[in-house]
Amino acid sequence: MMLSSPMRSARVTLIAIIVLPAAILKLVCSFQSRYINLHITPHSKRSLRSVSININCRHNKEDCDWDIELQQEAATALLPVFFPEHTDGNLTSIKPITAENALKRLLRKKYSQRRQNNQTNNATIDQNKSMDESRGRLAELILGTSVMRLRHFVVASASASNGNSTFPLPYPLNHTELSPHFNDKQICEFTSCSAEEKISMCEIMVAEHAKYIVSKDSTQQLESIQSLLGSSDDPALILAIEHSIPLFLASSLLSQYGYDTAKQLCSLMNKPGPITIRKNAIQFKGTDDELCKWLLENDGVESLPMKDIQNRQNLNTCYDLDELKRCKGNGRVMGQLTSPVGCICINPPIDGKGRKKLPKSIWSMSSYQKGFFEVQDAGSQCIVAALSLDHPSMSDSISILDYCAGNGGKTFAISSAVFGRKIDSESDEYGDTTAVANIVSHDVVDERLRQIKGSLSRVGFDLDKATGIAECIQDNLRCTLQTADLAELSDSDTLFDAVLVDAPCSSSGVLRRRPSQRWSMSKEDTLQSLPNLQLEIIQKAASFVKEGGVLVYATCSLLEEENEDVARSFERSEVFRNGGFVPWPFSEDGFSEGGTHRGADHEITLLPSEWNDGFFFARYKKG
Ligand SMILES: C[S@@+](CC[C@H](N)C(=O)[O-])C[C@H]1O[C@@H](n2cnc3c(N)ncnc32)[C@H](O)[C@@H]1O
Repeated sequence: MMLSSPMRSARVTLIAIIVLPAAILKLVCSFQSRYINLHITPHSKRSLRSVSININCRHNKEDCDWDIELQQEAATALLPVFFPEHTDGNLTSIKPITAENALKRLLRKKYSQRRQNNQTNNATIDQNKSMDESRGRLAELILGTSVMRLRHFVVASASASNGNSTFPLPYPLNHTELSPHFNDKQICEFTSCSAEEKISMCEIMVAEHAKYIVSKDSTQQLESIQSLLGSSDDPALILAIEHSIPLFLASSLLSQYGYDTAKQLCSLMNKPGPITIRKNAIQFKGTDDELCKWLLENDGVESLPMKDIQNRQNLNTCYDLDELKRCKGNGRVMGQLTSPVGCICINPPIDGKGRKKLPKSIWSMSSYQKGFFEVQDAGSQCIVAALSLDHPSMSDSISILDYCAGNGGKTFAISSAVFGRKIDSESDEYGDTTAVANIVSHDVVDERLRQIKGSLSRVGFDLDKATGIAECIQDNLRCTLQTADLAELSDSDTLFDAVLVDAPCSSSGVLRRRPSQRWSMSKEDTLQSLPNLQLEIIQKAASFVKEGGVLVYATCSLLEEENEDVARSFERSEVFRNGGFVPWPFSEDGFSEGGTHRGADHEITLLPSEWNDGFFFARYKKG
């Protein structure tokens, strides 16, 4: 049975919950910020809407001299990422490794060499220090080159296109992606190029990336793209190459949001995202300001509640607004929504200052270890706020189902929200609490539900191992939290006051957090298979909503096929009509005013910006 050895499973869970995400965040953070300084200069003091961003390398306070050795190491590590080995000529059997894995592999090798050197006392402190420094630079070279592979390939092949050389096309780009402009170029698929051609292509692309990150004006490099594309007037192809995103994604964003917004969205996909935390009301009883003070005094980290930033400056950072103050081309930005309580921005880039580097990893902060907060994007927090658990129509005792709980990001936001509610009930004559909140987390992947259990005690719950039910009692509220598979959910006949469907999706709104994701997206999956699955999931989840209850459908996608189209299909379905569901407008509880350009007041597309990632959510009431 899966839980036969508690020690072993606790260790596995610990690794899965703390070590792996921490390692990935560390990689992503170092990719994002360790050696790169973003200087953001507002063009006008009152608005950050138009900004200049210079990317400089901080090495020796001068432009980086990306030493050849690091570049070669990066190119070798990228070889299996760009040109995976194949044995049977069947392309579908090829499983390339991700850039993140390539980086981990290389670092593991380097650190094991270092351990050996240390053991034989050969390594000096300086050597160890430079090794730590090169770790960040390798991360930037490997992850950055991987993310920018389309652009760098085009620049590299354009600059060498006068000769007779052949360019191997890095996986998973293909000729149809680039045609017709590349048809007459000497490009070979990765299956038919020589090993020398492949490694030399990796080296050129890594060198392009090194140039790209130190260039004061990275648009200069685009001249070579333009020369290659010649007279192309295909804006989708230009967007795709300039920002290095799959062509189908560029085309969809373009047709759904228009050129200006699509360009902003694509550009944000290649820049660091904000670090945002959510106060955990179970473990930290003070206000948001008090938590910020605590963070500064105890962890040396500056922060500001998002609502204060919202009051101080315009959060509509990058989009043109129409006369109704909505983003042109559909969608909203953070400034147009009420910031959730507990949403705190770490090192906020305000008053013209750029975002600072964290003095230490967020996971090692004492406040994190005490469970005072979780790392959670502001948009993700808005989704939980959309459940409106504080709404007068919700009774003091409440039950909530997190139907696609994953490893519990929103489950724990829900548990914090229930302790933040204003409840009228008091303890009864025996001192027992009278209000109850029952939270159930469901997911198809058992491992994710196990990860939730591993986080319970830091968040503030006591897990009864015999029943599998976790409990937290504070003041006049008893909150239980348990996980359930579909059979357990269906057997229990329990219905819920609130059901959240945080559906699996393309992640197109959060691509800057996942360096490799863009190259594993397929058009077919994104625009057909996922929407079918999403509709199936929301229909199933709807069957667990109580009369008078709320249902929220959410994705971290920017694409209408996964968002509005799924919402419309659900609204046309028998489950919707027979279940007595109706759209529940956001204007009704002050969450947000007005509808989107596509007209529906019960749905919000939150566009990615300097302050938040991109999400969609729609909400319904039953009966
Ligand atoms: C976007 S992630 C959820 C993230 C999570 N809510 C959080 O905040 O961290 C989507 C989740 O849906 C789960 N999923 C996929 N298919 C599902 C299904 N048919 N029923 C329930 N969950 C499903 C996936 O395993 C994945 O964990």
